[in-house]
Amino acid sequence: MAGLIRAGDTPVSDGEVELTAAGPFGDADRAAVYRAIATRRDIRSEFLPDPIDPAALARLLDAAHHAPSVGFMQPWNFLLLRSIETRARVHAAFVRANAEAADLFGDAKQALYRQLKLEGILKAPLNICVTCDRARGGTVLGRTHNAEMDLYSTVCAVQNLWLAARAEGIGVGWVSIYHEPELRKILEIPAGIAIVAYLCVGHVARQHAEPELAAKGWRQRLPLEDLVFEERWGQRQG
Ligand SMILES: Cc1cc2c(cc1C)N(C[C@H](O)[C@H](O)[C@H](O)COP(=O)(O)O)c1[nH]c(=O)[nH]c(=O)c1N2
Repeated sequence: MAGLIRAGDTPVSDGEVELTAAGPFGDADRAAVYRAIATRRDIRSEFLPDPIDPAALARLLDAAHHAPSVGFMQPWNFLLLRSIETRARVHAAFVRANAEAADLFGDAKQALYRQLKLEGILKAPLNICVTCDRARGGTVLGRTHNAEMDLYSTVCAVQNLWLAARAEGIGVGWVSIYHEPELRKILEIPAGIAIVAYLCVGHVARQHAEPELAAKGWRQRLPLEDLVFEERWGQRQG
């Protein structure tokens, strides 16, 4: 295979399958990718009521569907929830679980927790439940020894959607405060299908400049250098 990848856009062949150019993006495109990453936010309160343009939604779903997946399993489904009745039931499940959650934090944090807005289920015009079909594709290449890889693949799809949404001016908020069996029942999700993400989705005009939890004093971004090890767990360069 050596020597097959050439600069430029002309596809070349390794004799079996086509290869295409994989050099760096131009400056503006590269900056746009990093800008989407840096300015992606978890949105809770800033959703506008405007319905999502169907073409934009199709692009978001297509971005999600182009995520990497173990053995190309593509285990995801996207359950689009627009009905206010359905979302009200999910919201009620959130409210119940959120009251329990508040009690789990110590006195110092509990008051702040209760002030945080942790979902936009009713404010966002669209909710998306992203699921993982744990049996899709039978025995899956790359999952033979690590069964959770289908779940990780589905999270990759969520991240693709989230970043594409940022580029479209569409906000996404991930809600994970609910009892899974309750959500499963409301959405009639069968056994064998895992719920990976519940997302609130809608247009936004403004958003927090930094993670809302950091701005509100809940928790700050960790220094990256503390998280990077060399060669062995816990070993830092030096
Ligand atoms: C798996 C998972 C689950 C949740 C979240 C995220 C992820 C990845 N986040 C959003 C989370 O609070 C947020 O990503 C961080 O605070 C960082 O902020 P930005 O996403 O950078 O704005 C989140 N936020 C929230 O308000 N309610 C929630 O239940 C959850 N649940």
